[in-house]
Amino acid sequence: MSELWPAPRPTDPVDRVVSLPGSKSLTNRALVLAAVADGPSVVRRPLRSRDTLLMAAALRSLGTRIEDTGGHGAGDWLVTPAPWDRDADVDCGLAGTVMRFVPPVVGLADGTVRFDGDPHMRLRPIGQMLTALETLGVRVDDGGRGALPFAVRGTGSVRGGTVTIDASASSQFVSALLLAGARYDDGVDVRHVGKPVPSLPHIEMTVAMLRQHGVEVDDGDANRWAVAPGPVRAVDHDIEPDLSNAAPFLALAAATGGRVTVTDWPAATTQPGDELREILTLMGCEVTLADGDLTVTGPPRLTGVDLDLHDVGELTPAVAALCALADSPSHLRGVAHIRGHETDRITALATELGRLGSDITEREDGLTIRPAPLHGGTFHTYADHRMAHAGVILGLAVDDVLVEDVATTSKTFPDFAAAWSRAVHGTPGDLGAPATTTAGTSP
Ligand SMILES: O=C(O)C1=C[C@@H](OP(=O)(O)O)[C@@H](O)[C@H](O)C1
Ligand SMILES: C=C(OP(=O)(O)O)C(=O)O
Repeated sequence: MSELWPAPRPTDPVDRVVSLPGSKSLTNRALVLAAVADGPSVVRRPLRSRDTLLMAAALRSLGTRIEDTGGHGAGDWLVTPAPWDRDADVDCGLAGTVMRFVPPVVGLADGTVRFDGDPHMRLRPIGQMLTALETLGVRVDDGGRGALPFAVRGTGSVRGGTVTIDASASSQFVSALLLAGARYDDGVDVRHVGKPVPSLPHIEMTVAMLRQHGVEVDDGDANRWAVAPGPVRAVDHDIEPDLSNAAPFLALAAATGGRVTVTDWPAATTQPGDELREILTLMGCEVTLADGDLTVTGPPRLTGVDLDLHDVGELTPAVAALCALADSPSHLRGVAHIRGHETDRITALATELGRLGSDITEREDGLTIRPAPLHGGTFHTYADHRMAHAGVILGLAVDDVLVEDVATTSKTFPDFAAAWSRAVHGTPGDLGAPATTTAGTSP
């Protein structure tokens, strides 16, 4: 059994200012686009966590140079494209962005690239995307499994063209094809058929970043995205803080009736975490965004919510934990696809919240959560960073919650446990500084 971590519980309502590390989704898109661009570019304030280090390692193994520049504390990344002229092995870990974003660009390499990852990664959906790649002219060897491990045999160029795909399992299938498409001979024209594509803001993020790189994208019709062939201009990116990882920190205010300010909250963003402003307002919090500071003040009692989280599925674990603390019922809907995330998050949340006393019902596409007295115990995390977030949120209001393997948060957040302890207990530091002191820089 992995280590059990006693989730810190504050004695009083908190009053904190926190600065968060960069966005996983923005960092990994910036790295891929920089690697296929027509010159060197800088990724400023990148997230340095397991998912982004795996992405950097994958691109380096192909030949791309990614160097620390020393800018902004831990260092910006200078990315210099180079010919991909070798065989390589890519470790996807448990990163959906690595498993989905790298194979389509690897079709452009001159060499065989083998992909594998953590045990659970072999269960996460990828088959439809591999089939789409074959349609576009990329040779894939997956032994008929439609899953990891597989190899992409790059020939230096990809024909591209029109492809139909069922992307209802993951928006990342679409993002992945679009990120590579400009470098395909005929570009790419992706048409989705099937149940609705989840996480549309993440596709909008992909389209917005492609346009920043001078790539022409037509997204005028629903369920269709067309990328024109052409160069990907080198562009420097400033990475925004990870707004989905803001969820537990804002929940700290919501669950304790306290106040938390997250600094550098973008005025406009494609990150789905921005939806937390609306969700927390519905739960009874006061939410203000002024001069780049997002401040959430928690209510005396949280209100349950009826929410379709289809577009923002990655917020479900944190929202479900808050719902378990609310004094009226909640219905979380539209997230069948999160059964294919780091773990089956619907079953995992029903099991673990239920274990600590929550009156929770699992449905095919979501959860129903009714008020019930909660108690301490072990909260299993299934190697899922966001399950750990759910566990620590519960621990804000319930004594003796033991979070299993809190280190799994390193997927998208370096040193989460230390940052969380500082935020809960108010010890000055670079995260979770008391409101009277200046927040530090992101790690
Ligand atoms: O493109 C991305 O960066 C992401 C897309 C979403 O994936 P799904 O569409 O598979 O939910 C999201 O949940 C994931 O955390 C990040
Ligand atoms: C679903 C997630 O990650 P991934 O990028 O591995 O799909 C997530 O971070 O919630």
